Formats: sequence, structure tokens, C-alpha cells
Amino acid sequence: ERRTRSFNFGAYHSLETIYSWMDTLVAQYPNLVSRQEIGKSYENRPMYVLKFSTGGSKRPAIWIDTGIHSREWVSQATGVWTANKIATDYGTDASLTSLLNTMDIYMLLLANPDGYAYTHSNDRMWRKTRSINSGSVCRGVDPNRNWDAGFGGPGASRNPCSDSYHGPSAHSEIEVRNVVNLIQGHGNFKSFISVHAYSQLLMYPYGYSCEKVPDQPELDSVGRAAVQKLTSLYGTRYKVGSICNIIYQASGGSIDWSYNIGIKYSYAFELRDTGRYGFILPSNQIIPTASETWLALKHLMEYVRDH
Ligand SMILES: O=C(CO)C[C@@H](Cc1ccccc1)C(=O)O
Ligand SMILES: [Zn+2]
Repeated sequence: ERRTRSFNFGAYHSLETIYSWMDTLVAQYPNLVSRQEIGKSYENRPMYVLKFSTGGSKRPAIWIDTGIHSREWVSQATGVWTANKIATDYGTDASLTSLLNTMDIYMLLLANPDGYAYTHSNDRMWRKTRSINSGSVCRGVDPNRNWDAGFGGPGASRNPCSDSYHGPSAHSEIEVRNVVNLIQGHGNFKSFISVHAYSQLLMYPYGYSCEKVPDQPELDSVGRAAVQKLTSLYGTRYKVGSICNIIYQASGGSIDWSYNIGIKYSYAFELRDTGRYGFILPSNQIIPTASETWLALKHLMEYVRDH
């Protein structure tokens, strides 16, 4: 009989392969997963969100994006593995089942599709979008400096040739605007989680300032408990703290924006590793990375469900 080739979650895949895998996931779990096009990218690629929902309307929701920086390939790969994990574990994992019976999960696996395609076709180290900057030969805006949160402040560059160029104005990038429109239109997100690589960190706001956010004690303790779960699997060590304190000041970041519009449980992951391979993480670390990260994600989502 024709064996259905099962998807290799332990490999890095092209945009086309990931998009067609998303179609099979939706086809396999039609009562749980749907695909929504939230808009197009600069180069006119569709941006697809996977919505995990068991009913209701505008239920409290959790947002997870991967791949906003295109070269951070273990982020997108972890997103794919996680989407599959949610679909396959619903109905058997009691905690996840109770979560999805009351909340929705939205996943944007390729938050920067043009950049991701470019890392496959031209430059494996590309980070930004691929928009044309008028008056410059350099292309792209750092999509994690383009949000309306301390926009243009310290911790971003005004040079279009810089990898942290903030763009001509907040939300100038269509990839950012598409997400902003979905989140603001929905209006009931309780958590916003953005997944990067690398450095092994779990961070909360702010990046644009080193002042403590009002919810800092809670975000810190929940983050530490989540990281404890992560570390329990293979011993991988993570640090926890605010973006500004734990790495550097960075303005216009997505989770600062989400926090400031009232989404309290805003976090950013920096996945494996700590620099040995950096962005070029060997594919044999994809499944271990995704598996340990799942324990932290589950903890965060369970906490959000219960608070
Ligand atoms: O890409 C990085 C490597 O993943 C580090 C991230 C750190 C960061 C993450 C979230 C918000 C602001 C900054 C960045 O500079 O945007
Ligand atoms: Zn990043």
C-alpha cells in the first residue's frame, strides 16, 4: 500500500514544504485546526495563522509566533513541531485538553516569509524583511524593531543597512501590520509569545527601557517556573529576565507592544544554543529543542488558563 510519508520534524524545510504540511495538518484535524490568511508579505507571499479552537467565539486566546527573524531556523522548526504536538495531544493530554476547551491558540509559524525564503535562496544569515528602503541600496527592516513601542528609541538603528534598522515608521512593515490588525481586531488575547534563537533565554518586557514593568514580579516567577520545567528534560540551562536587563536595550520589539496594549503574559524565547552553532543549529537538535521548549510553553499556557 502507498505508505503516507510522515513529515520529518527533525529537519529544516522550505517555505513551500511548511505551507503544504500546514494544509495536511488542517485536513487531518478539521475539528481543531483551521488556517487563516492574515494578509500578504511585502513580496506578496500569504501569511498563514493556524488557529486551534474547539468552539465558542472570540475565546480568550494565546498568540505564538516563530520565525520573525528569518535566519533563526530552529524557531520556525520548533513552531512546526509544536503545532503538530498540540494537534496530536489534544484529547489525550488532560491539561492541554482543558486549555483548548476554554481558550484558543493562534500560531504564526513563518512571521517573516520573505526573509525565510531568502535564507534558502540567497543568504542563510538574512534576518530582516525584504522591503525596499527608498534612498538606500540596502533592503529590509528589522521586524522586531518596527513595533509601536518605544519606536525609534535607543536599541535600534536608523541606518537601512543595519540589521536592527527600525524602518521609516512604526508598523511600516506589512508583516508587522498584519499581526497588529489581527490582535487588535480580536481583542481578547491574554498571552503573546514570540520565539527567537539563540542564547537560551526566557524574557519579558521591556526591551525599550530597563525600568521594571508593573507585573515584573509575576512575569519573573512564572518565567522561572516555566524554565524549570524546560531544564528538567535534558538539563538545558536558561536565564530569565527582562529583555533590557538580560541582553540589551532594544526598542520597537513585539512583546513590548503586546504588553503595552494590555496582553500581560508577553514573553520572548531565545532557543538553543549559547553560541557554539548559533543560528546554524544542527538539525539533530530540532526535536530536543522543541520538546524541552514545549514543557515551558505548556507551563505558561496553563498559568494563563488558570489566571
Ligand atoms: O534577535 C535576536 C536573536 O534572536 C535577539 C532579539 C532580542 C529581543 C527579543 C525580543 C524583543 C526585543 C529584543 C532581537 O535583537 O530582536
Ligand atoms: Zn531574533
